[in-house]
Amino acid sequence: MRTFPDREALASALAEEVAEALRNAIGDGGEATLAVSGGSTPKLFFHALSKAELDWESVTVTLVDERWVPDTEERSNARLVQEHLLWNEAARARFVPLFIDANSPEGALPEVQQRVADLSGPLTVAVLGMGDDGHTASFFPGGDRLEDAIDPTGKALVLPMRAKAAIEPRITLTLPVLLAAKKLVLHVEGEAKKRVLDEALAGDDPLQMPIRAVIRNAREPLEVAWAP
Ligand SMILES: O=C(O)[C@H](O)[C@@H](O)[C@H](O)[C@H](O)COP(=O)(O)O
Repeated sequence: MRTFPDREALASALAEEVAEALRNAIGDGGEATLAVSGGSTPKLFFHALSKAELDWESVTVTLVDERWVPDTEERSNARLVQEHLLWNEAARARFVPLFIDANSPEGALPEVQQRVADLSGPLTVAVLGMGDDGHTASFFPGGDRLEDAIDPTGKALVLPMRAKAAIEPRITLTLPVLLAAKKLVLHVEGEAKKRVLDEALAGDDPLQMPIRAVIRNAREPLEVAWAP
């Protein structure tokens, strides 16, 4: 775990690293893909990253997970990304949302799955957040599709997820898609989440604390960026 003195320092260091990974991928193959999380933690990071100088036209931005609400709603992760990341330099990036105008994520699954399949190759970068219950992406304890979503050998790219703590139905990239990212980072802030992470590291059951599925299956030790 890398500890930063404050959230601003974390945001600018993480933005610079992510920008560098995107630049490298663009240099190698001409394209880069970035999957980001919703929630409250990423805003400062988004602001810093939006100012990074790179060939944003070659970057596709998508989400690690989405709440099943249109982007006119405050809780939409797409809205968060549009308002906080896709401006300044990053306004030139292409955005691939996980929400489509359908009644349920279950009904939309084939179309969203196709969108994700159409992204070129593995994700260049995925930035995860974590909730106080040890969820990450939409891998919620008690989620109806949790076991499938965190199956490291699963074939699905995206899955719907319903859980009490999730409020709305959700759709999420699956564990194998996240693990395949060339750079995978967990961005967490505050003492409470540090304790949650310690608890996750001290135990085994990923159904209880799904962040464990990422920690245990990551190809390299999971990069964690933390600030108080
Ligand atoms: O849509 C979401 O809610 C997420 O992508 C989710 O997995 C998030 O990263 C954590 O819940 C942390 O959220 P906070 O940053 O708000 O604590």
